Amino acid sequence: MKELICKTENTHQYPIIIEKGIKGRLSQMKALFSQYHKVVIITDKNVAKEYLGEVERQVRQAGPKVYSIVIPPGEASKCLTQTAEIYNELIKCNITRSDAILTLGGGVVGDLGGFCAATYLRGIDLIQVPTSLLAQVDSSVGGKVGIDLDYGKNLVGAFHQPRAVIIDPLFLETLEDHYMIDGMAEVIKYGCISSAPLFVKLMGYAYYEDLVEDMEEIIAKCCQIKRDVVQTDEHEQGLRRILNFGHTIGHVVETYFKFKKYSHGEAVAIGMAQITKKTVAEGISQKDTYDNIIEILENYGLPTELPKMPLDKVQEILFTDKKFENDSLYICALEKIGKAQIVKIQKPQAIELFR
Ligand SMILES: O=C(O)C(=O)C[C@@H](O)[C@H](O)[C@H](O)COP(=O)(O)O
Ligand SMILES: [Zn+2]
Repeated sequence: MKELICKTENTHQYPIIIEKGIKGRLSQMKALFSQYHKVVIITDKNVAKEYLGEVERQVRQAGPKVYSIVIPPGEASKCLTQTAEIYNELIKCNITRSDAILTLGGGVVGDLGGFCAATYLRGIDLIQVPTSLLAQVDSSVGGKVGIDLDYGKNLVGAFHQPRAVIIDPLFLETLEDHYMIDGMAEVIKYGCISSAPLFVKLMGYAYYEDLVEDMEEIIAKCCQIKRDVVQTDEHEQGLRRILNFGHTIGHVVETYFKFKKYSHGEAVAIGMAQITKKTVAEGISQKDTYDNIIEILENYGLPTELPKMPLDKVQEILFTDKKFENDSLYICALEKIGKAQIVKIQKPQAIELFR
């Protein structure tokens, strides 16, 4: 079991608990759950099939009344229509400010459910119970919640720190392979931006079983890196921009293909490879950094090649990126594996990233 505490300047502190089997012991977390009269679990159909019954029972035993909202799986659910449907359900259950939302699922459920928690009645408490690797190592920690618009990803959102993040690596036992690969892209990102030892460790696994064996430790390392970054810069004014390594290109790829062809992790993998190719050429990154990134991404079955996309469409999507301030965009580049830096570029240079 590992417990990290996240405390940002402006909000409450909260625990990030990483423990195998904790989903079967939620009823013992009375101090957390008995604060609430009602807890609404938001989950998707796939996760509900496997885990909703057990989690409902556990939380109910800890004190509160429990309600559940089950949404269709997939990025398409991170939209305004689904958000409105959830608000209506919350109203029907008479959820008040002394109640909480618990998100049980991957990145989509966490981002969408978290966004509802941030905005319903101007904000109610949120407990994140991430079930995918991507959500366990990245999206459940740090308070970014949001939904997509047709124009791009996460264009409407908030910073809304959870009251607790409860991570059970055993959820991963039922995760399909392609979701594991998706999450590995973010794990590799953490090695790239902040930990050469993590990167080297990930390079060294010859067998999938050995990786799974170390998963609790790997999740804890990623959460610790993210916690440290978020504590320093909750609202992404500086350091937090490093968490966006590979995402400027990645978000364009995801959006251009309407979130159907590439998963978030796959798109970010392409983004990490492509941005590093450019920064090596510009002398920002050490020469072997690109080769190492290509090798590790290929080892984990992740794509690295930029797909063909017309530049006028790319431009349309790219210019809605939240990281633009006037005509400048902040991107994350690697000096070398484990050491990131933020580079400010202008619109024409940003387009060059896609050539
Ligand atoms: O938490 C962050 O900050 C991140 O950038 C983590 C990213 O991996 C994540 O995909 C995030 O949702 C991207 O945020 P966005 O602000 O670029 O939409
Ligand atoms: Zn991401």
